[in-house]
Amino acid sequence: MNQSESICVAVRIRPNHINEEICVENYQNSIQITVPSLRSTNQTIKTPQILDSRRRSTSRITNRGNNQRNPNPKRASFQPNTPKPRFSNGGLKNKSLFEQQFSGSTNVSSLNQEQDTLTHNFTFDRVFDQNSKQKDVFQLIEPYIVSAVNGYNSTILAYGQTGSGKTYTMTGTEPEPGVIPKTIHKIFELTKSTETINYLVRTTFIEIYNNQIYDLLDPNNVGGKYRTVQGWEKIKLNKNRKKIKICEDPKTGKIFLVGSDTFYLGTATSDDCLSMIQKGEKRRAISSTNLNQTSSRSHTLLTLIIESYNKETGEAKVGKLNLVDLAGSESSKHSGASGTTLNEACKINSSLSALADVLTILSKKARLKSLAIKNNQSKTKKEIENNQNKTISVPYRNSKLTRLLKDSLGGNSRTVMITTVHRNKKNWRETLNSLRYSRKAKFIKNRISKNTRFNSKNQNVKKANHVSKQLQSTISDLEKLKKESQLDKQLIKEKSLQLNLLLESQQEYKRLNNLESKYNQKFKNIRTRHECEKLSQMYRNCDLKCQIVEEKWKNLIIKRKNLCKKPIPQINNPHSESQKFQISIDWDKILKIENLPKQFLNSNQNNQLLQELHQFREKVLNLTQNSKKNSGSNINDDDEDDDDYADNNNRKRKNTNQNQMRLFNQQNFDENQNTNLKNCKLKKKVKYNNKKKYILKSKN
Ligand SMILES: Nc1ncnc2c1ncn2[C@@H]1O[C@H](COP(=O)(O)OP(=O)(O)OP(=O)(O)O)[C@@H](O)[C@H]1O
Repeated sequence: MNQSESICVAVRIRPNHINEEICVENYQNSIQITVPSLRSTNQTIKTPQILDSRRRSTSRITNRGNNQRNPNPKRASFQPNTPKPRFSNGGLKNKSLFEQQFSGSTNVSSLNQEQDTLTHNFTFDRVFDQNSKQKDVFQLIEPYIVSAVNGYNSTILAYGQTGSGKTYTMTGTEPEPGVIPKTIHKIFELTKSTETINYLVRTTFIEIYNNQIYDLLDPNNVGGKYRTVQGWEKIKLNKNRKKIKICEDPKTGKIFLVGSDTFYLGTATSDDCLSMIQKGEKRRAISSTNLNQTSSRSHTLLTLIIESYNKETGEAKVGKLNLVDLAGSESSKHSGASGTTLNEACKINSSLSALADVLTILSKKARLKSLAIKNNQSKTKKEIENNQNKTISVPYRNSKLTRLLKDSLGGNSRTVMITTVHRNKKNWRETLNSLRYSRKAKFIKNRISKNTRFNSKNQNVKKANHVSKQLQSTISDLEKLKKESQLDKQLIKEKSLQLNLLLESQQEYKRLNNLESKYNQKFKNIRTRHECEKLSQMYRNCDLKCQIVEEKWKNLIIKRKNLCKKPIPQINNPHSESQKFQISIDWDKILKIENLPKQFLNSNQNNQLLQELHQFREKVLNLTQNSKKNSGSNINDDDEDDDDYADNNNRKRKNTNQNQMRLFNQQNFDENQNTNLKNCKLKKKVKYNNKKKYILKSKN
């Protein structure tokens, strides 16, 4: 599946020489360049890269199409005009410079009236300041190397004016190795073949010198030209150098080289590979100019193709990593180039101009696409893309450099562009141009996809092997499981036994619970029975007491009757003094005896006894009712007890009834007796009074 990814643009600022006037400052990922105002200098911004006869300017590039003045419709041509300085700052005019720097805008310009200077601010993905180290740059590109190992195309491109540090960044020095040596080590580290994955790395190293491609890995290809400046050795140019052709696959549109040597790094170490590349670098055309003593006169392209093959899945991945060190743009006025060097500079600048055109068109396309998407939201992205491709064509074919970088710019590649710039004021034009093109590159969007394919021939066999391996592993797993299951079986048996025991014990527990409840019930019944027995005993006692009382009462009544039957003593009898006394005693006795039942009835003790009896009666009644209820829910074992208990209850009930009857009779009897007694008393009182009267009379 295709993914869209913007080109990552980083800027590296070269450390300046002492006494150099500085015009570049950086704030985090923003870079600020202060340039002289065009009004003050009365100059126009010219692109120093363009020194060829056509004098193309990058300030305005239009695709003229069928315009008569430009018969080549594919070529973007220069419209000569005087570039106007941009004073509009997009509504930021009144903002402070600080605010503008951190506004996140990449297109801010302002005019410093006092100093007659213009300040341009640019924001990039990363800005490495003058103190940055090689490892900092490598950190940024490391993920791109990893993706190349994983089957993606990646490109690391160093771009900038001459002497700004492109070669230093890409190749570096021995104490401070650059991107290339670090990448080689990293790739060797990542592509160590394992049991399942095999890696194969191959490399090509070419240079584009004077718009011709040469192989730098060919030992017979002696192309390096060392001028005799400051005692440098001069090596003769091999005029019969083997030229490499660029071809394009008409079907896929892919670019490939014909005639270049490809080196397979099968058993080679990373050091072997590096020494080979270093030898190739020595064959590169280098010259000395006023701006750089070791000025590269050619663009170099080191390609590392990493193939990986997974034995298990049959998946084959091919990742391509391009490490591009471009020759720097230069103004002949500053570089002092002449003769061959000037010719080289012309060729370098023309190829860089073609690259600039490609960048401009691609960024324009990207902007138009985003605009079209905004305006035609109903249309799909693909439709808009197709429409654009029909109208705007990218001028890749204008130079060999752009043809080689077709994939890296707007194609299938993850690309990092490292723009190197000077800080000094002397080079402000070149720096400004480099930053402007880099900003354009930021808009370009590449479509990235993984280069994978499956080996169709061996795929099935490999898959079968893979499946059989998987099956074997599952068999072994199953055997393990079997063993484990046997162990589990035993465990299950033991556990089932334990479970059974538990169930049994549970049942037993239930049974015991039931029994306990039964016994509790029984125990309750027994308690009530004991209480009943106690009560019955008390009743019996009460009965006895009552009987005694009754007996006493009867006796008393009999005594009283007997006494009442006695004849009244004769008062006239002379021997009767003593008898009188006796009679009076007897009368007292009679009265006492007569008062006894009354006392008995009035005594508190007897009242209490009667009350207690009454309470007992109620209690017994309640208990007998409860026991009846309980005995109704009792199980068969208690039947006999219940029968006894019922008998007892009946008996008690009888007793209570008897007692009640007795009490009732007694009350009636008492009432009768009371009335009788009262009558008797009255009679006796009358008799006694009569006797007293008689005695008193007789005394008198
Ligand atoms: N970041 C840096 N730190 C230290 N030295 C640097 C740095 N960048 C560049 N230099 C030095 O500046 C000089 C020029 O650098 P270099 O040759 O890399 O420039 P260039 O951009 O490749 O130039 P050209 O396009 O002409 O080849 C070298 O001597 C290099 O050591």
